[in-house]
Amino acid sequence: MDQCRAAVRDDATTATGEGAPVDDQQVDLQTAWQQIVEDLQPNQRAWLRPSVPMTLHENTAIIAVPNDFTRNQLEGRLRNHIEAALTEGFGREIRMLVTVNPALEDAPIDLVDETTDPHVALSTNVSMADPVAAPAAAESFDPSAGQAGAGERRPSALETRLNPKYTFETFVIGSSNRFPHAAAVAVAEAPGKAYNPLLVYGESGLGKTHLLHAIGHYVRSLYSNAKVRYVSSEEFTNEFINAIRDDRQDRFKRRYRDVDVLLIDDIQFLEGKTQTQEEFFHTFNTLHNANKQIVLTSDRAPKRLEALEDRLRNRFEWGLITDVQPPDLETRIAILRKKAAMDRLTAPPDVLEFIASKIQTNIRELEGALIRVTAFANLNRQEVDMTLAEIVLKDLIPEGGEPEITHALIIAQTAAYFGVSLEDLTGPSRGRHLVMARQIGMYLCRELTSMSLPQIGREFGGRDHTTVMYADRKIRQLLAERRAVFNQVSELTNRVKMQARQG
Ligand SMILES: Nc1ncnc2c1ncn2[C@@H]1O[C@H](COP(=O)(O)OP(=O)(O)OP(=O)(O)O)[C@@H](O)[C@H]1O
Repeated sequence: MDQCRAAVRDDATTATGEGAPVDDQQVDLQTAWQQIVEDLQPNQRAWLRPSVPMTLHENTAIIAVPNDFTRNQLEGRLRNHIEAALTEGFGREIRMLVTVNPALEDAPIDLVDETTDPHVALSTNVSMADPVAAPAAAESFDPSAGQAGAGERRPSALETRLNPKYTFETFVIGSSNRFPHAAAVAVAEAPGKAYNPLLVYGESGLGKTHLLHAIGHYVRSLYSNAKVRYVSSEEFTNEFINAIRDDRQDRFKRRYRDVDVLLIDDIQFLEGKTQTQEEFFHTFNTLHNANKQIVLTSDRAPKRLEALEDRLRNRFEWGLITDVQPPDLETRIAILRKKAAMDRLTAPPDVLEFIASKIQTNIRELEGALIRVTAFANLNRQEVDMTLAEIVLKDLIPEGGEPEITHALIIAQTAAYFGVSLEDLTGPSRGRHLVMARQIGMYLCRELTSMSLPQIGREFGGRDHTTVMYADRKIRQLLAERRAVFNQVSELTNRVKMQARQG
């Protein structure tokens, strides 16, 4: 249970309390649940394995199980034990609610999966009135109304899906991002009034998603009843396709047109998708006509989104277009300092400067390098110093620049390294060895490529982006806790890079 508690506490320190978005709580619950299952007797564990922690809503953890038998076991002799463990883990009293979802009989359970979508989850046999099932309808929203009164109803956290760590407070401002940051703040303070749309573009790992989420948090803190929706354009596309398939276009339209602030990440994925572009065009017009705020991010300037319809590109140019640049050295050092302080990582200033001097173009890699250095020191019970940092970074940054690394290379090398087939690595099987190999492969795709979470999920057998998010977070955590995992990840990273250099 100690590990469970640590996992929960780590995240709780950065969560935003009452309004904490469910994405993160969901991952916490997943971590806590895995630990609870691990701690059980082997015979109890066996039939609890297909259970899935769906969501934590206030003080109720909703657990889905495949059949009545498992539910009876959970609700019977295990209830006290589990509720005590959850209560200890989350530091507050947690009740368990068990729901039966027969689809889980053969669903993969290694990670948070599509089935954790709260809307899907709660359509099963929840046996008591459930507050999550009917999120509060947002009231009308008026930016000019200003600060919300205490105790007013917030829109459902389920609906916003914002990462609690991506706020303006945690965003370091430098010359590379001063302007997009200021524009983002202006838009959040006066949605639909300052610049509409706001479009932020720039290369991978430079903070576009962070800014988008920060806008969402800030709007929600200023206007308690604002409806904020964050979505990647890939998710938008997938939902649109599903809506057509299920003949639920009306619901889809309402979902995206009935919001006050729409935050759309990575619009470059709309390129070439004519029907989705058409739908998005109408969504855009409806929102814009109603003075609702639209914020977009892209990996390129709109004029370079060649496979996007002219009329959409033209709409994007109505508002403000601004770019994020790679940060200068001072900003990189400041980002590392902030990250170290937030995650309570100890590293002396010369080491932070050294890391910042070595990794120049991607903030995600910059953070990854700091985590690797501190994890290595932790595992070896050594102080973080320059010698140690040089050893770790030598592996991370090969002489002669970075070779191009593809997901195909990572998947092939991961399969070979763990001695499993490509089919198994990307397939549904959830043996322990396979799950770990798969999670490490996903983590490396996140670290070494600029692929988005949904893209990685797709390459690993069509898994949901939350599965990739969970894997990434879990491996980061294990890197600092388990020497075997650290060694495996380091060796595999070297192999992938060596192979990439050899072409
Ligand atoms: N200015 C900043 N201050 C603090 N952290 C930052 C800053 N910019 C980026 N980061 C961090 O770097 C990581 C990558 O940022 P983010 O995911 O927002 O990049 P992105 O531009 O959206 O990349 P991609 O296009 O690959 O999705 C995140 O952990 C984010 O918190």
